[in-house]
Amino acid sequence: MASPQQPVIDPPSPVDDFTPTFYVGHHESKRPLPVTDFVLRQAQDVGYDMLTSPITSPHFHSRVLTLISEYLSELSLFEASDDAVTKSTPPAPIIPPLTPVDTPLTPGDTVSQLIAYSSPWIDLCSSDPLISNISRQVLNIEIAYTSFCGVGNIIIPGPRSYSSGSTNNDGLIQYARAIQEALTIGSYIQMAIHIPMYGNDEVKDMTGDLRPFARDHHSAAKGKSIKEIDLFETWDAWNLIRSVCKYNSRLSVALGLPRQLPIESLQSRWFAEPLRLLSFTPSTFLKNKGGHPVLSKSHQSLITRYMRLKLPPWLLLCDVGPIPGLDDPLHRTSTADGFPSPTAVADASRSVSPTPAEAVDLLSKESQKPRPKHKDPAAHLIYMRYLQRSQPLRTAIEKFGSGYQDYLQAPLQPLTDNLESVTYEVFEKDPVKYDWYERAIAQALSDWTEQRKPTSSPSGAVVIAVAGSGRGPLVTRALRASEMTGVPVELWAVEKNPNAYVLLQRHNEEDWGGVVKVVKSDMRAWKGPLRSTTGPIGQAITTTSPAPASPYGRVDILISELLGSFADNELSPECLDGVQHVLAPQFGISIPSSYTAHLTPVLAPRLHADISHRAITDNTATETPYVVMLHAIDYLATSVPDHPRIQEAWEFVHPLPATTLAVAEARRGGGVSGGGGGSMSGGDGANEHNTRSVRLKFVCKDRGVVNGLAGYFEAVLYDGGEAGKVELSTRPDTIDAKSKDMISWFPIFFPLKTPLYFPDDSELEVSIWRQTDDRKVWYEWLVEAFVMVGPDKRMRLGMSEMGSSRKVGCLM
Ligand SMILES: C[S@@+](CC[C@H](N)C(=O)[O-])C[C@H]1O[C@@H](n2cnc3c(N)ncnc32)[C@H](O)[C@@H]1O
Repeated sequence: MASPQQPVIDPPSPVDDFTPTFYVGHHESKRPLPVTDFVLRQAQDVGYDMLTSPITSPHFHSRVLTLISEYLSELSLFEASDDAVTKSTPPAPIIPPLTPVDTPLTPGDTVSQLIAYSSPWIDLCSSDPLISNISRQVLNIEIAYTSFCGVGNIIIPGPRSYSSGSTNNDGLIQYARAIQEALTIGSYIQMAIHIPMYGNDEVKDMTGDLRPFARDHHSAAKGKSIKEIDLFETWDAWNLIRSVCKYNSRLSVALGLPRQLPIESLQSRWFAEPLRLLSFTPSTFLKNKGGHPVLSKSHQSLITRYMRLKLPPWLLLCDVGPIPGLDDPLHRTSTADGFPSPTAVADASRSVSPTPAEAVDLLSKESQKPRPKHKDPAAHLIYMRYLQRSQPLRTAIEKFGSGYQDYLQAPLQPLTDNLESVTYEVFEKDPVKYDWYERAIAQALSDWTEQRKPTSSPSGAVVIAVAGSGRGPLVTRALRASEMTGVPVELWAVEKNPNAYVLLQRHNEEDWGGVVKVVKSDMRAWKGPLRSTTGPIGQAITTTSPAPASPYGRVDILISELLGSFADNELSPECLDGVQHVLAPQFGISIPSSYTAHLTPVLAPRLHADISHRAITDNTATETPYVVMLHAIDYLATSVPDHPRIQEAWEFVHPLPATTLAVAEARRGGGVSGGGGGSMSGGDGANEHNTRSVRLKFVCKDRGVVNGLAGYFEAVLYDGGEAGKVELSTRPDTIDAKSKDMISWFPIFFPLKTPLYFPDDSELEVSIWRQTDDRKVWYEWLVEAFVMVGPDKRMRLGMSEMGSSRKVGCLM
């Protein structure tokens, strides 16, 4: 059964006028003027949407420096005196409150277009307790005042050291703790940590930097050795910070984009994180033939991809020059909304980015020569606006899913709930599913005739039952398949939803010429076609079935669509077992004939944050498998580069061997071979044949965090032998080959209560069970992380808690 909580889609407009809005901001590391109303208007006239503002002034900065140097001289006097032996060191100084000259910020109308930028000259990671203490005080004063002024967003420069290895990440932990504290000080403000995508661009020659003030014996990284770039190091640092901050929803990333983009796996990793801003410096840009700043092709695709996030990040142009018109009123030429000439935005002749060595060379050359004045001081902004206009239109799937990315939906109780008409309407919009069913039915009917199989109707028509007909689309398709193939059919529509039953009868009168037998029943209680009034549609070709002993006949083709996002999670196996008694014993077939569930571990920080938040008021939140259109996630295991490695968990095949059903029947009610808790999960063991379990190994090259398991399904509707299979798939790696553009199902997400961290080159073992107690079906799941410690030896690093959906299990 498809997910009936999917969005009800408005009819598509003839022209898709959607283009993602680019909110572009301007940041200057050394903004010379306070951001007044006038400055803001000037920036907006040129085409900027927002400006950053420092929170404190150079006056405050020098006040802090003076405080430190006074304290240090006091300390050296103290250390030289006799007191040093008897008394303890004087406590660190406290920064006195801000005065008007200490800050350019003030509450007012302008703050809504401002992003506060906290002081980059502090060092929260410093191993000198004095420096880290003062740095924390500066940050806290700035956060508190920004929050007081009503500014909604603040950018905090990332940690000054990123060492993620075992050598020294002391500073990082201090940084993370300071951010956690800051979140409690500004309790409404959104904080973005400014972090490079990879590497660490050391801030060079920052006047008044606190870092060099760290006293020698505290300074751990003197004479830092040159080390290889660890691509995932900055992500690792971010992961540490947000973990200490318990995935706080007000904490996000301002991601610094480098000139040379990293491997795709790192780009995907950041895509999954809460990106509030993407920042660009002049060095991110290339120059085209005309000398205009442009972005490489790979940057352009990255922006297109990132701007399709549910909450597209804002774009921050850093140090690209002053706001035109402010420094030089005569220079106010173009605004960014004007259309630039083609030469201005033509791609750079070398669309490939330079190698790191070339980039270093380029950068050093660029830094040596005096920076030329841009022809147009708004050139970078103009280019961004041009990119905005040239964004590709959304695909059909993007349009369908718009607004539903990463939106968690509670699971269904398909047997106890009756769907609304509007929900059926959503399924019926699927452009693929019904066509594929029609193909499968047509192929099955043709094969039936070709193979001269006997039918179960007195007239010789092939007897078809649509079990769970809903509003009848599969009935319509079965009639069409009969017409197309010329194979006569006798058609039964069985539905338990009394409201849908009304519509089925109406359709029969108005659209199907009254040829369909409509039955209101739970399929498991249906006894089969009542042999009296039904006549065939079209002409009979074979009539070899013996007259049934009972008044009820049999069904040749049983059609159903009871699949959930994880195939069997809405109890298709239990329903189809329950109706199998109506199927012709030797030749009867089921469409679908089989289905499989598939899994892969994923990083999904946004989902984790959302679920943790729900868990405050709902104690089943972390134990619920959710239906969700997964979007901002990262696949942790890949097979061929950049393709998710998704593995099959288990399969269900229909019809079951008669012996299996006979054993189940015998066990029901505590009969012979089971009963009385014979099954591990309770019950009589009558549904034991529908339990499953599997343990799957996933090799992960890059370190990461597992937040849960993404689940998909595949189904074989009909296997036509040489003619091929008619299949459905929701797996991202096979959907295009099997059922491209199918939209009826979103994936399922099995959450982990506590994220599980693992290092590079780990193995994740995923265990999952389908459990039943004859009244309910539920899942249990667990992830273990291992690293290889020798050629044949691996060590368990940790494991998740066992997830179990027993409390929210599906009632049979
Ligand atoms: C996903 S809907 C499919 C509806 C329709 N066949 C389609 O493809 O659009 C599944 C339908 O099966 C019905 N259903 C589920 N379990 C059933 C049962 N045990 N007996 C009869 N109908 C059932 C539901 O009420 C629902 O109408």
